[in-house]
Amino acid sequence: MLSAVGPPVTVRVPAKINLHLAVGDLRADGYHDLVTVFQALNLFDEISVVSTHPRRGADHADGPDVELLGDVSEADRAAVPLDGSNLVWKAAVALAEVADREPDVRIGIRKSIPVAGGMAGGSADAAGTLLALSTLWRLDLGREALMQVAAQVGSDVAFALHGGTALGTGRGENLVPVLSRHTFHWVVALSDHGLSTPTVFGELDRLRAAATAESPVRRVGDVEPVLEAVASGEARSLALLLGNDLQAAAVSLDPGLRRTLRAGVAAGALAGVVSGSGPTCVFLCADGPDAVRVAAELAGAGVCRTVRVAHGPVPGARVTDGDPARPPRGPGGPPAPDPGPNMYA
Ligand SMILES: C[C@](O)(CO)[C@H](O)COP(=O)(O)OP(=O)(O)OC[C@H]1O[C@@H](n2ccc(N)nc2=O)[C@H](O)[C@@H]1O
Ligand SMILES: Nc1ncnc2c1ncn2[C@@H]1O[C@H](COP(=O)(O)OP(=O)(O)OP(=O)(O)O)[C@@H](O)[C@H]1O
Repeated sequence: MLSAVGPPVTVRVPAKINLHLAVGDLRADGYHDLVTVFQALNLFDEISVVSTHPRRGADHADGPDVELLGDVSEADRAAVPLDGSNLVWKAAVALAEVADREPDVRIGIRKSIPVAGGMAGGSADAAGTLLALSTLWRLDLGREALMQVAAQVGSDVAFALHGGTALGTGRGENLVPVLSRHTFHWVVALSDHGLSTPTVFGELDRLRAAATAESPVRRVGDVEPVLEAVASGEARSLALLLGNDLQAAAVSLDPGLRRTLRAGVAAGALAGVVSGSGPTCVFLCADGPDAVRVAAELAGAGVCRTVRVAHGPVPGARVTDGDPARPPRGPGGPPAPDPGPNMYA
């Protein structure tokens, strides 16, 4: 392991859910056009970056060192690659190219967002890396340029920078902020296994190709009422409108999700939906105390690995420590861990 030079920069970055996910037909480039409403929840991964100067030899010059930090489960250790297929590596290499420098850094990932859970954990880590490195390297890229690098790394990366609630189109990378002054309360049901995003999109294509007039694959409705419900802050209105075209595909690959979705509503949630490509299911609750009650009952129902209570919207990626432009924390410094300015909300 190479020795670190200088203090680390740490960024905290949220998971996302899709309140509405309309999937179009397969495009020539292998992607599907989406119309989606993202919401960032207070379930965070943390990314720390540190320089590993002096420059490494040519054999190391192609990428950063990547490590997992904290208590890492066996499953996460097996599932999260530490090589060029990790999205943080891709993000570091993409940003280094733009900045015309070597990605001579060590990137630590502290995971709380479920791996392969449909909550864009890898994309969140990539977004965290982009913000952390642009801070470490004191790049003055501007929001648009960083968003462009994000979109190049993955469809969900731009939203993890942005946070809040946003309407996503294209592959999901074209974002427009959605007015949402109200907090929604969620119960998140985590599965003990993941689902592969391309496999779920492929399953939807297969189901649609096999559909008949008698047994069509239903599509979600228009997005406008969802935006109105978000703006109104009325959980009961939003609950009627939650929808995800990938849900049928996720349930087809993992039929146990049907039980999970039923159990959440039986436990008192207003509605439940598969998050993104699944298998995580999210349940909208009337308020915070209700979410705690639903979570306790769902945890006892034996239909998922674990449950979390969460709320949204929350801001996107934020520097929490080590910003050279801000005074250090600790004795003499500011008392509380101020999450710092959110450049992207
Ligand atoms: C399902 C969602 O989470 C909804 O927000 C996202 O669309 C997934 O975004 P992501 O994980 O960042 O996906 P990417 O890494 O860009 O793409 C992974 C794979 O998912 C499929 N994919 C992804 C996004 C999209 N709009 N259409 C697709 O068909 C493609 O097979 C692609 O090769
Ligand atoms: N930093 C990372 N964290 C987790 N998985 C990663 C990371 N980088 C690459 N991967 C790989 O990507 C796969 C999907 O990971 P991720 O946790 O982002 O899925 P997801 O939440 O379902 O994604 P999305 O919601 O964007 O479709 C993992 O199985 C793993 O092999």
